[in-house]
Amino acid sequence: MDRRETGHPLSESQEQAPRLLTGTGVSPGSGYGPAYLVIGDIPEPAPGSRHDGDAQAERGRAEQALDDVAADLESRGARAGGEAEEVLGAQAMMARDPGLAEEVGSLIAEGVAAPRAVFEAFGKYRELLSAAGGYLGERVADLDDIRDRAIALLTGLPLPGVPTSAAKPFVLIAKDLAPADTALLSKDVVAAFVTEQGGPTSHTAILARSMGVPAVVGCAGATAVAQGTAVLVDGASGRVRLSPDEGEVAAARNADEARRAVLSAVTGPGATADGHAVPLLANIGGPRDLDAALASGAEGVGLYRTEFLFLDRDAAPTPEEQEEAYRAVFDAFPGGRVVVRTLDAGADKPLAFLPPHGEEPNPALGERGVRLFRRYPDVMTDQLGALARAAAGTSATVEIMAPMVATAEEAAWFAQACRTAGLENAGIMIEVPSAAIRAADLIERVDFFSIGTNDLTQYALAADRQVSEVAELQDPWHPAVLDLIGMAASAAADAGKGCGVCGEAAADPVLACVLVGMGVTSLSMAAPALPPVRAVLARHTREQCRQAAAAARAATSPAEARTAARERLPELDSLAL
Ligand SMILES: C=C(OP(=O)(O)O)C(=O)O
Ligand SMILES: [Mg+2]
Repeated sequence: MDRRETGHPLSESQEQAPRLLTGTGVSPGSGYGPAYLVIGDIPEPAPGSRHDGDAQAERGRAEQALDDVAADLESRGARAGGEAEEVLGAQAMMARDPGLAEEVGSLIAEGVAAPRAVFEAFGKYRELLSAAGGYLGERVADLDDIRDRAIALLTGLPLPGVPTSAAKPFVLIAKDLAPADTALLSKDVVAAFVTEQGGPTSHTAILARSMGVPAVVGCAGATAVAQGTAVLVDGASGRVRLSPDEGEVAAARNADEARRAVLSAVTGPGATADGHAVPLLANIGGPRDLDAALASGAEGVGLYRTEFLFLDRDAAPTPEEQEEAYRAVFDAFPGGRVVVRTLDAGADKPLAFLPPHGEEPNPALGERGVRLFRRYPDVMTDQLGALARAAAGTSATVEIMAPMVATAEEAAWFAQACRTAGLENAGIMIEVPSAAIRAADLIERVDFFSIGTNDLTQYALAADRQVSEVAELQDPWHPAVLDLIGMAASAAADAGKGCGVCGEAAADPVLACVLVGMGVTSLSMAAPALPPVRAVLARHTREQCRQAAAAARAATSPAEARTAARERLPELDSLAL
């Protein structure tokens, strides 16, 4: 919900706030708009809190808050239409319930402060609903949401949840964002993302890049920014400027446009300056990303993250629903290549209906990816079956790959499962160090590799990609990661098979040259990253890429590797990269 829509006051003064915050820029470009802070749980108002004695005024405040909540739910419902309108309408009715208002009123008459009165009155209703169980029991979450919204309005806290519409795009600020929070967002709503946590490979970063929205992560102090403050975000340098003057905003816009113009001047299939083809493919989360992929000249899809179809649901999508989504993607690239990744659930992408066996102290090292896929054979059969049916009627070359493969046995098992389902091209992601080190064993069992540098970096450096405190270690430029990539690419080349990269490393134009220099055969990335990567490859020869790769691997730190590679790629400056 957008508080500007309810006419509620936006912010307290922030004269003491710093004007500049810095974090890690993870999605280039500049974004400008009013801050919209998202917070997680609304804290419980202190037990025993009392109002100042004017019970009538306090009651009026409480009623107004409940009314604002209901009106907002109704107006959002009317904008969304369909099932959402019904659901939000039912929630608005709960907020307008006269019995509830009565309960709040009598608590206030006893001296209880409005936020606490709302909390306690909702508590009684909550118990009744929970005890009723079944459908009514399931409405408890809706009731909690109304309660939290009303308490937020009464206490001046930002509202929970992420708004999905706005009169003017805002800068979304949060501690961190879950994929489900952001799945419905679009560029029309969000001018930029700023999160306090997360590193360059967190899902906020991935999502921002795929939307082409500037983003800064790991930005200390971001959630202390007052709601509604004007914010200018530079998604390349990581600078977040608060209340910038007009000149700063105009300069940022001009620089952004100039950069875009230089980069989009190079078009056509990916290739080095001496004509060595490097197909440039798009990473997508589903059919809704296709327009951006096609507009950026993607030659196909190098990573279709199918788990996005499964997120935020109570059960897996039906085989028919899956088939339709897969077909839409295949049909968008007639004669092209589409690499589909089977469900990558677990760890940072948990699915309620596919839980791991037990409590996991380290979910990134637990049952995720192909490990979880094996535990749920019905889910696997449905997905591979839907893929095979969708692939049967398309001219696209469909390739299927499994995430998180660690052993030759898993690689063989997956290839066999694909063949049984009638899918011919079966590959694996290389994102676990064991798979890279023993790549020669694994490539014998499959048709191709695709390197997931996000997880490969996480596991090589033992640095959880969700933990911002170790974000510095989460750097794919680390020579140890480059060595692992080199091992996988060489093993694939020796076997005469393809080895792409679909992790975020491919989206870094300088690193893209290094990857090509190590023998990587295709690069897949979020659509907005394609023009800069295409431009930089087109200006350098394969030999220059090889030299950049050798220099980077000879370095002893990520910073040295970057500098060494840049020195061998002379055209970077002319591209403003
Ligand atoms: C592409 C990858 O997969 P994801 O980011 O979805 O885990 C990766 O790990 O590099
Ligand atoms: Mg991965």
